[in-house]
Amino acid sequence: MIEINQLSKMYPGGKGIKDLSFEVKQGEIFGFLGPNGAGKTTTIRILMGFLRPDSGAAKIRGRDTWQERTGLKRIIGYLPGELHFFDRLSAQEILLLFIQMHGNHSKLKENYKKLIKRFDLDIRQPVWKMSKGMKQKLGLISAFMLNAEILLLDEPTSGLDPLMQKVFIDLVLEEKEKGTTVLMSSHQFSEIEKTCGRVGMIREGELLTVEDIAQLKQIKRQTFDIRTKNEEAAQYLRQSGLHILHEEGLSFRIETSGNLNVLWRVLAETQIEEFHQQPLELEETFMQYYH
Ligand SMILES: Nc1ncnc2c1ncn2[C@@H]1O[C@H](COP(=O)(O)OP(=O)(O)OP(=O)(O)O)[C@@H](O)[C@H]1O
Repeated sequence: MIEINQLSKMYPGGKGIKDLSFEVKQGEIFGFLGPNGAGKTTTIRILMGFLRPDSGAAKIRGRDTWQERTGLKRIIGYLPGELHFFDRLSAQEILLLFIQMHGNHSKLKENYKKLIKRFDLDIRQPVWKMSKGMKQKLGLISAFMLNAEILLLDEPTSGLDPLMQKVFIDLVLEEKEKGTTVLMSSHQFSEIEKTCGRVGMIREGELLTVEDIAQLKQIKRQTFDIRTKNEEAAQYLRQSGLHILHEEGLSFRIETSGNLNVLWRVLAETQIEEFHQQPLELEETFMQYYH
């Protein structure tokens, strides 16, 4: 659905993106992670047809994002990284204007009403009186209300409180159900983990890796806290071949990497009082790319 092929765009200062290639399949939720200044916004702006690449190509549904920028905007819901709305208009006026621009369909009005409820946005306020989070909600509502085939979201939860972050995650998961293709940049590992199928890591304008989240979860080290019932069981556990990170009395912290067979065998054969799986630290995996 989205194809980026050897895409480069250099700004006069020598920064930008270099030889970027990746693909987002139809119906996929793709995360775009990377430190500040990595090139995420530049890539998204090229996809929106706001910037012309120096070389390479970006295509959406096989159509060049620069040559066909006007037509493509009809099928894209876009949330910019920096929001600029007309200051004097209220949220309601802005959203109704967007609806008019998109053909005034009754379905859009229905969506808009549902979304303002879910984001709990006071639509009477003029933009100049709005907080950062309120403007972000307005931006998200304008992107989500269009029933677009594709959503391009640049740091969608920036400025949102945790409750609203949850609303956002639920909305993305609903879009996934509908088959919408989503590309979103983020600094929030947790929202990427909860929503995305794959994630691309970018740094200094170059793509470092594309990872499959489900696969990452499988191969990732996992830690478990186990308390045995008695010393005999503890002794069994010590000799089981499991990798013990830490022990104190009858309590153990165990680490496994991928294959859980030994752990399950030991658990079945030993008397265990308590068993607790630590949450997966996917963030750690991603963090290594930031250095
Ligand atoms: N108009 C411009 N002129 C010159 N340099 C620019 C321009 N826009 C962006 N850059 C530079 O290009 C690089 C990539 O910027 P970009 O905004 O794409 O990064 P980003 O990954 O979206 O960052 P962030 O996470 O901070 O939003 C940065 O070094 C930035 O300073």
